[in-house]
Amino acid sequence: MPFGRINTRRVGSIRDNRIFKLLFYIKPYLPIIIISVIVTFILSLINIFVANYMKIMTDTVLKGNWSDFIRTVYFLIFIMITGFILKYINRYLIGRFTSGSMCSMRRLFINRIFNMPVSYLESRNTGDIISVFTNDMNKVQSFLQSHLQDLLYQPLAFISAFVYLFTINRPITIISTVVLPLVMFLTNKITGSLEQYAFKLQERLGQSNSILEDVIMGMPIVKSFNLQDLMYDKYRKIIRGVINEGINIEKRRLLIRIFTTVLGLTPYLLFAVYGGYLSLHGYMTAGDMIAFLSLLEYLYAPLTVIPYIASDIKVDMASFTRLFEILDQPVESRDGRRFLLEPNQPVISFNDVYFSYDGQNDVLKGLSFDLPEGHKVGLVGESGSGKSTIFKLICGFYRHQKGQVKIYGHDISEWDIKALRSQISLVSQDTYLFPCTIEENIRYGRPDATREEVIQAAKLANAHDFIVKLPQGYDTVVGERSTNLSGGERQRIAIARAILKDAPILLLDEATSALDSQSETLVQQALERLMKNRTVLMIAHRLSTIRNADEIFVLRDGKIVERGNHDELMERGGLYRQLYLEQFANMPQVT
Ligand SMILES: Nc1ncnc2c1ncn2[C@@H]1O[C@H](COP(=O)(O)OP(=O)(O)OP(=O)(O)O)[C@@H](O)[C@H]1O
Repeated sequence: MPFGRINTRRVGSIRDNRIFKLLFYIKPYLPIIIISVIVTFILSLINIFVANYMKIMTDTVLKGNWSDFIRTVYFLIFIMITGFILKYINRYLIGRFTSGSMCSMRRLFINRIFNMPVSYLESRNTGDIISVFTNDMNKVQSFLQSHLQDLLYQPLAFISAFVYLFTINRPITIISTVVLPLVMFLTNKITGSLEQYAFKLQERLGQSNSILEDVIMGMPIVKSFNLQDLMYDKYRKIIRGVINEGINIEKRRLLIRIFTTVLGLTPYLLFAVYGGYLSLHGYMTAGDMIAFLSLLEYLYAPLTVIPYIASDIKVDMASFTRLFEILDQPVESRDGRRFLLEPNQPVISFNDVYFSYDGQNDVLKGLSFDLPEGHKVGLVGESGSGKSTIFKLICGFYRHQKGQVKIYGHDISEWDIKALRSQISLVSQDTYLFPCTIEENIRYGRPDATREEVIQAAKLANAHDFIVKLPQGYDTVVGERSTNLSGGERQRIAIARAILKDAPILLLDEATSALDSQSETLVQQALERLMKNRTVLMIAHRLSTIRNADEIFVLRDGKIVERGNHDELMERGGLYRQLYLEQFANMPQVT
């Protein structure tokens, strides 16, 4: 496939020229567009032929040469039919080129998103990324569909008309094109700020997408807090911005239209005066006059079309910038290797690790610990102390700035990122289920698993019983955010997925949302089965859940300030004991 062969890393050398860069991405389809441009050029030559035969026809009729006249008519019909066929072939070629190229671009975009570091995606607004994929991609499509073709064809059409007219009458041709430098100069002036407006317009479209996404995702909050008016106001302001930028663009387009209309008439006026004079004095035949008049249009059309194309391309360029901003992001490296755990090696080890999200404020400050095989360690600490950040480093979502994060004794940078993640099951507190059947959702743990294996995993996760009671059982499609399932049920499906994956390392971010006691018992049982024979790092919000952990790390401000098992930490009387007592102060029944 064309996409598979594209090596985007080589694009850097032509980084500054966005059109060349785009062409590079779609280079497998370029032969089609080149053929199409050749066909278009032939079509423009046909126009010249038609004008030429009109001239001959007029001259032969005036001379009374009937047989030459009939022969010319036959030629004319033949050429016109050829032009007609070529026109349709050309449309087909452009259609193929555009749809093939867009398919390629879209695949490339999605592939980029899949292979991008999580750190980049977390830093971008989802709505804006979707807007690049939709709105900006549409601009790329219109560029490929018509602007690119025009960009290649119009200069050719102009040159061919110019050359032909020049052979007929040099002075008139030159006089007719005196306006050209003025057209170029004014076009450049008027379109100067278009790209800037177009960029702002696309940015605002991205923002409006984001608001829409926020509103849909957070509808229960929006409604319960009666935020409809506030959100609507926010959206209106952004849309007003979209309209303003759109008006700015259209104003400039209108200016272009006015000046091209005025300037476009100039060649005709000049020709009418000077051509009339030449004709009256016998320097030009009537046929020449007709050929000239019909060909002037081809000389004039590029002059009027080029400013439009220039303005459209400026608008497209803003979208190219936004698109390449994403396509140029470095992807996760796949240069590393897969490693096996050697005897006496810790499964996970952090050695004096420092990490910050913004490159300034350290979130982890010299963190060190080893996790031997099969150990179950609880991570506790106040909100923002860095617990989830540890998970993100282990999964290779972010890279630490100092120290070493090792899995099976090898630094994360040595690992092939896919191989690394195949060793880890991440069960996070916000259980995301994909909008497909329950069976598929579980099977995402191991895509080649059989239905029996899926069912077995669901049984171990205490999910089977509630699944079979659903109207379509395992074939039930869960809602986009699985609103048709309870919190406990969603968690058990996520646990079944992790059981099926059967990875040796389990990172468990315990759900903070309270479940009823029956559901909690089912989830707890499922988790215990999942944890069996695995090395587990578990973020615990309810400290009762890690009482039996081999060790507990107490984090404060990015550092481990206490470690030991529950009894040892309680006895020490430090932060853990304080957190524990605080948590249970008002719940004497939970000890
Ligand atoms: N993607 C991010 N970009 C910038 N800062 C972040 C990001 N994620 C977390 N942080 C910051 O890093 C710090 C540690 O966050 P982290 O999520 O690791 O804490 P936590 O201990 O897991 O908190 P909680 O118990 O509330 O989930 C916090 O100050 C947080 O604001």
